[in-house]
Amino acid sequence: MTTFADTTFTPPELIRNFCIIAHIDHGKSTLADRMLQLTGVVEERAMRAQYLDRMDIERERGITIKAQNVRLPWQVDGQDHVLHLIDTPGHVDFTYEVSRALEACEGAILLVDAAQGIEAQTLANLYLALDKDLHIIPVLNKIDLPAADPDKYAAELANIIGCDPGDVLRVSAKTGQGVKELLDEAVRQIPPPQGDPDAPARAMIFDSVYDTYRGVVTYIRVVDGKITPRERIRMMSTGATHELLEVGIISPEPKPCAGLGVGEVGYLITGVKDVRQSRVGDTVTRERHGAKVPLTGYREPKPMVFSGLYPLDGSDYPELREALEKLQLNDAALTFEPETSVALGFGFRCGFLGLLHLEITRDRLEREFGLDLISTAPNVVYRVVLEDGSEHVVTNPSDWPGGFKISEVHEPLSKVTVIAPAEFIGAIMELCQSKRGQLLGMDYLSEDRVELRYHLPLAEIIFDFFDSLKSRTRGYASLDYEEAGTQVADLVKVDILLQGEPVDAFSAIVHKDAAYGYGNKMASRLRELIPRQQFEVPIQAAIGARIIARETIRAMRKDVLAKCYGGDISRKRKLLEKQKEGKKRMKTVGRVEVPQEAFVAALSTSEPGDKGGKGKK
Ligand SMILES: Nc1nc2c(ncn2[C@@H]2O[C@H](COP(=O)(O)OP(=O)(O)OP(=O)(O)O)[C@@H](O)[C@H]2O)c(=O)[nH]1
Repeated sequence: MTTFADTTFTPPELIRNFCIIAHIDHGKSTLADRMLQLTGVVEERAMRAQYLDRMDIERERGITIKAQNVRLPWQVDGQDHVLHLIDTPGHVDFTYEVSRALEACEGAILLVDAAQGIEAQTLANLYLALDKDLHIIPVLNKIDLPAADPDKYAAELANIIGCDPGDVLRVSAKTGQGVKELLDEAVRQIPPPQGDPDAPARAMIFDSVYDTYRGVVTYIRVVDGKITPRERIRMMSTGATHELLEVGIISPEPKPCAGLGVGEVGYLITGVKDVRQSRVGDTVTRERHGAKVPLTGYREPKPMVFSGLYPLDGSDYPELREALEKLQLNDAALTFEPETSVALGFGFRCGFLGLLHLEITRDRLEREFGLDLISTAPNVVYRVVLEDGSEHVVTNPSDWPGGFKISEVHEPLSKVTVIAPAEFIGAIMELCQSKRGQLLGMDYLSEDRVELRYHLPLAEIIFDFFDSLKSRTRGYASLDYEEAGTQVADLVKVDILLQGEPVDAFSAIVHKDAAYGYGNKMASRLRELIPRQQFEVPIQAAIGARIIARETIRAMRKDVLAKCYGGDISRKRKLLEKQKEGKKRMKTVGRVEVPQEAFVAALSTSEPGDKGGKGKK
């Protein structure tokens, strides 16, 4: 079979661009691996599990964070074709990246686990793909599993897509069964790319990654014209121009080529050092005789969830800054700015696309940069309108305009989809109601499985919603959420005071009805964690000047020398030295000395979850 590795400008009618969309763990990476093997792109002995997931952390968590793409040769009816498989991230936090990757395709393989059926992200991704008018090939995976029920789930899929259950392909990505036939069908069913080869060049960036040696590697799909090396290109959203150092294809390692034509997918290297100069969704054109109109839909990545990150050891602050700067080279959506906290010292206020993005970032900081971190409870972005008409954007409880008359607070809202066995409907509804949810609709996917749609404040989801959902449904529910505008809500800022002094790291913006609960919980937790002082310490929770909860740490006289009867002066000195050492790690709030560990412990139990363990949604 001819390999197309070095050929350029493949005629569009021989190209098929497609992606695999699936709920997490339904086998997307395994199927991609099988395709690499079957098309001969990766030799058997070089094959390693999940070839396309490059980052270690991806492989460990088993999730795909960054899209990768690969060119596969495939022959159907004696005709050589070029398939571009575009790997999409599956998680809600990266919906924008998913939608860009879909834009680079004409078809999508909708992969569903034959033992589980459709899940929340199957639907979310399917709707995105239909929105882009992609041809959908429905496929059931894992048919080798004893628990597989392909007939039931073929009917479910056919029902959602509106096709015949007989059209749903059945494969096992693990054994390879049915994968050849799937590749054949991809060539037969997916339409070839359309585009004008003589028009000014336009290519869409659907991914860009930072490589330590080569700078930013930008993945593009050419829509019109062609992109050739050694010309200057322009990024249409910013107008910035760059020298093209290399153009190439991935098969499965990068290979330089003489250019990319209509419908082709490949990469560019320009020597820029920061992915924010080469952003997903942007259009690339030539500097001279370039296109005038960009391809549609570029959007700035917008952080939705904020959290303070502090080094446990204050002297690590410069390392934390450096690490964040390095991560930002590869993550256009990550934002950070310095902040200080009475309780935690110097740190950074960081913005993330969502909770998983936060967890991954913290994981990488700890693992790749060896930092020990404490993160404050995450919060969303609020828009506060004062009675004088002025508006404030609040990404940090400490920015809350206290002391002013507030007329309205707007909070971000999400549209949430939950799919679960029907027996859990009651439990799910109860949970959503307790989180200020509004039922939008409910549908049965099959006799015993339902889809529930809710409007929920994003702030309620980013706390412990997913964990509560899982425990109430014994792990059977799946969840997906998307932005759905904002709503006016009755929100207040609750401060926690030690001896009348607010402890900034514990302030939170919560719904009025939840304020007492939050105040009581934090006050009693701190009472247990803070050691007794030589005087009485009141712990209070307050909304503005109004105290809503109070606990007291009773006074205790701590005399370190009490144990030291006898007159051994050197022993006395040693004990006093030790006390001084201990004091260094104390933070002083007002007159109260609190060991940093107490703050850390109080915060970590209010975090969304233990670190590292719950990436999957
Ligand atoms: N028995 C069986 N197991 C499979 C099959 N395909 C995938 N798996 C297993 O299912 C699990 C998830 O597969 P992945 O390929 O990592 O799933 P994914 O959809 O890529 O997951 P993300 O990258 O996290 O979105 C792995 O343990 C695979 O070994 C199959 O056909 N049969």
